[in-house]
Amino acid sequence: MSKYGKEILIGTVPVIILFLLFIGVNVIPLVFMSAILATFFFMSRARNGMNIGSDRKTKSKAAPAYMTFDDIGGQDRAKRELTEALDFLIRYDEIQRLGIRPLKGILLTGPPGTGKTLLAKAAAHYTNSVFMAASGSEFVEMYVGVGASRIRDLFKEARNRAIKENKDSAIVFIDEIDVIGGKRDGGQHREYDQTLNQLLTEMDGIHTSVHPRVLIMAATNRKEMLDSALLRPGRFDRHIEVDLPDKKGRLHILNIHAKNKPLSEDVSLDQIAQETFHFSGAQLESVMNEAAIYAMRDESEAIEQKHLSLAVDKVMLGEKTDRESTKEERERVALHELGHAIAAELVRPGSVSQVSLSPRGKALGYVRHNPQQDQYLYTKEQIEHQIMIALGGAVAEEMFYGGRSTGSRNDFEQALNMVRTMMDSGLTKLGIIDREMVTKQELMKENSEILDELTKSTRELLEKYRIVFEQSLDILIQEENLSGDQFRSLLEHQTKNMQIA
Ligand SMILES: Nc1ncnc2c1ncn2[C@@H]1O[C@H](COP(=O)(O)OP(=O)(O)OP(=O)(O)O)[C@@H](O)[C@H]1O
Ligand SMILES: [Zn+2]
Repeated sequence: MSKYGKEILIGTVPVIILFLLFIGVNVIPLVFMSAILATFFFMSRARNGMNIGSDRKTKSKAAPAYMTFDDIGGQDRAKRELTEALDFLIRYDEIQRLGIRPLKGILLTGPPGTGKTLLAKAAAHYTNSVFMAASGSEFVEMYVGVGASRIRDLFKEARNRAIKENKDSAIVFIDEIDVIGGKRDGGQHREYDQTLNQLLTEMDGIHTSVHPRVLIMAATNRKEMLDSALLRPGRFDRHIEVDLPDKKGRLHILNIHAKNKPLSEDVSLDQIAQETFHFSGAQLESVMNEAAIYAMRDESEAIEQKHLSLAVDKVMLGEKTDRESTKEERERVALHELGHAIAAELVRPGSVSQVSLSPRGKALGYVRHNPQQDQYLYTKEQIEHQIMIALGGAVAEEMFYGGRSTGSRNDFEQALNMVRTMMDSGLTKLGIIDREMVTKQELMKENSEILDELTKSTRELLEKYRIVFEQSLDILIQEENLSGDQFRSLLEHQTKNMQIA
């Protein structure tokens, strides 16, 4: 029977009863029957109402109130390690039977924007726990004692909420734990100390057999800063590294954030995953979002590949700025960038995809490199090449102006980082060392020897291509951009000339 059929039927029942009463019929059995019918009607209506409610829930799936592990791209290893740890929380009776010390704290470490918060939320869903979050930075600039009582309240509220919502456990998540849990070095951070002490007290006081159980999760991107008191067994004794995603992970994350967006048929997210080497999950989310904004500006129906490419540039280099610069400045920037580009192309042929003079973010110009493969091991030679590419800008300025400018700060920072990597990996004359084993002077000496040597080789290399600088400069100043292929043909032409000569 249709819903309306039922309604009409039930609606007519009182009318019929009144009519029968009027003509003097015994209506008691009828009243009974109609009561039963009415109950049936209201029950089915209530059930329908519930259905409508849950329909609405499925429709708004784009933004669920909870987070599952499937909503997190890549991070397969972290997810596996985390679920393994969480199973300890779920299979509590078994753990207790075997006398295993229950888990109290899980520490997630890794660079910003890699999904640590998402993992903590998913953990709460996975274990059917209530989720409470706080961030270490909230505790900065708090009056003495406030931080500690805030920690106490956090745990109290977690327990209360778990009881109220009838859950077995609560997960308390503290982001940026290093702010409160930094190494305690002599009284400087008195107030943080109290906050940290309170946190330690709470952790020690978690009687894991008391209902509701509490699990603490914390995140940091500076694990080495943490006070060892936090890392002791029985505190944060499970550490899970959350790394930048590899290509497969990046593709997965892009797909997750593409779900609610119209993509044109020409879009290859695989290509974008390839181009976004070293991007975090948060940056990839940003790429998808910015691409949608570019599509809207273009009034296009769907996101196209060109929108995604623009978005990658924007997230990587910042928004295009229309900063005006003088002719001299532009020339210097152009030569500087060409220095990077020529060095790059000579040590890693085919690697330059664009040289540009349009200012973006803080940079006045930039070189775009072709996507690299994910790589976790580097040879000494590869690092040296990388350093030469970084030095190329400053070397070019020296070649054409006899001196450098402030434009090489970032480049030098990169170069220094790479020298440090070489030293730590035993790839220098110092051999296999621990930083403690050598004096600062020895380190500095080796550092400058490496950099001087590589600056010299870069200079020798670039000098041979002076003419390419001059030819490319004209194009760059006029057109603002030089494509990788354009640039390569100028370079190849010069290489041939040198071979003939
Ligand atoms: N693995 C991922 N899958 C899907 N989205 C991700 C992933 N990682 C990050 N994101 C996106 O980036 C945003 C920020 O991630 P999240 O806050 O979890 O990073 P985090 O590691 O906690 O960063 P921080 O250390 O800066 O707090 C998320 O809301 C999400 O949109
Ligand atoms: Zn530079």
